[in-house]
Amino acid sequence: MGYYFSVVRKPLLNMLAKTGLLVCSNPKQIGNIMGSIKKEVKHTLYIQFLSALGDPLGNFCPKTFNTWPKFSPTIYGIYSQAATNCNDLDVRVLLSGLKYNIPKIQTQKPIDLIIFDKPYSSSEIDCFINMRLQNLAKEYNIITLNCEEFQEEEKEIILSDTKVNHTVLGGTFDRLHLAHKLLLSEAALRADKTVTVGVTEENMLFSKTLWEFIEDTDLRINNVRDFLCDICPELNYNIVPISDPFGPAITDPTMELIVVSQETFKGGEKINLIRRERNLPPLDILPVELVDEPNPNPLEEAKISSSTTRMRLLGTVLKPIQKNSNIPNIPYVIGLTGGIASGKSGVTKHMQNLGAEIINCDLIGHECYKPGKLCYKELVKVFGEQIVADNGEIDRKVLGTIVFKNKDDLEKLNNIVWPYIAAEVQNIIKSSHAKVIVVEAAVLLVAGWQNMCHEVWTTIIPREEAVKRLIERNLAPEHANNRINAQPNNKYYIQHSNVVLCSLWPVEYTKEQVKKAWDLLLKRMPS
Ligand SMILES: CC(=O)SCCNC(=O)CCNC(=O)[C@H](O)C(C)(C)COP(=O)(O)OP(=O)(O)OC[C@H]1O[C@@H](n2cnc3c(N)ncnc32)[C@H](O)[C@@H]1OP(=O)(O)O
Repeated sequence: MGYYFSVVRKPLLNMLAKTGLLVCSNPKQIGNIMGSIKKEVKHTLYIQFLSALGDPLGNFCPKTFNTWPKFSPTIYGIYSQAATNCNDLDVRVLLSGLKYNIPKIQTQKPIDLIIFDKPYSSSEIDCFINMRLQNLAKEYNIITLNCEEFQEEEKEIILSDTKVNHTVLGGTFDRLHLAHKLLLSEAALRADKTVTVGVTEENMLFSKTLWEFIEDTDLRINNVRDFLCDICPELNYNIVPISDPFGPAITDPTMELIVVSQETFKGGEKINLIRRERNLPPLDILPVELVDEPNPNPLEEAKISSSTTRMRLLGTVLKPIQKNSNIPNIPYVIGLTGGIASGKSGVTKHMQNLGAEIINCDLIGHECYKPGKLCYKELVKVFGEQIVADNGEIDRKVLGTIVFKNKDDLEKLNNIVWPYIAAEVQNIIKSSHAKVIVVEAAVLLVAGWQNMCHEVWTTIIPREEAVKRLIERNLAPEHANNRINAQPNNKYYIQHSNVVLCSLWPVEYTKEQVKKAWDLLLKRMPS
């Protein structure tokens, strides 16, 4: 298999194109050319395919307006090849030209690179650009690939050739990926008039891996709409939030076909059961094959999934880092926070092994409880002799039971102890020679100590896992819950953190996340 680029016009000073359009005569070879295209296009790659017979450009609309579903396997093939070869590009296979006799290619984003997968004459290319492209950037490039004849075995996909007026599908659609696009494309390909999409609201997300990372419902709805309007603007789209697994699919008599993944086929059957009970016509169920994740690690799913995308965000910068001009550049201070039992100590251990100095605020705090220490007298004055143990020290277990069930008492304790801990932390930082210091503090954000840090990192775990871990540490369930309730929830931590880590999986995976976060940190730290 060989190819070369030719006919490059109006060169854009070697800049990567933001948006490319691949004019594709042979969808089977897309996998082979994606690698090269990826090097030329930064964000979005539209794909307009010509008739399988390779119509000349001037006549690109295939004469198959009555048999759109026949394009299903081709669309599946393109998205699954894109999954293997350029997962990070926003690939969009345009449907309008396949469904309707539309002379223009409309795209929401202006095209600044046109890629032809075989050579055409200059006049054919000029004619195509002038007659067909509606949203061309002011400056654009043209690339012609010259591929050797290549025929790949086509994966046999058996799909019904149903097409109807109104199709429906549902899902979370977090960080729209190629498998979502495939489902949405099927719904758009088979609908003559309307596509309804149910997008799950937050109440349906809690069982999902790292659900707190899932984009807001409005954003997911917008992304679905943006994609559908781009690939086939001729249809009506009804994109609605749903708070149960059925949404409008069990009430709307006009719906005729539901697109499901192989995994959600049962959900389609359940919808039909309910429709029958309500005397509504059942829906045709169209299952779409799952798209394989090209390089899953052992903890990731074999199919392309948003959970994998979310897991891969761990350790990366999620919230841009603002320069903190109140503190010197060196030592570089990471504030490590996170809920109770979320795995902060494990993370600090890994970071220490990688070269960071660790300041453990719990331990500094515990010093206050020894007789003779600065806060001791005040604490006994506020909470009474009941908190003093037989050895004269303050009994943290007793104090903890008091403060974690009463917000006012916790605030009183914090007001006494935090200034002492903060001063101690600053002293240690001042006299340190380390390049990176990790300040481990469970309630760093509540105390406002991000001011002392360059970055905030957080460890999270699901609430149930935190309760389980605390019970294993001999805490009664009631006390475990009181302690968790005394702290912000994971969403709050994520919103206010630059980097997030999660210790839900085997320790090796936490270690991998920390290593990834550390390597990225070294790259962005001021030298
Ligand atoms: C700003 C900071 O984060 S400083 C570090 C946290 N320390 C403080 O805030 C000082 C006040 N707290 C304390 O002195 C102690 O936690 C006590 C006396 C209340 C309880 O002592 P102990 O029973 O020994 O518990 P310990 O100190 O190990 O803390 C247990 C958990 O309570 C949580 N916790 C501690 N202080 C607080 C607080 N002020 N508010 C909410 N949760 C807290 C933490 O999650 C901690 O576990 P973690 O470090 O694994 O996340």
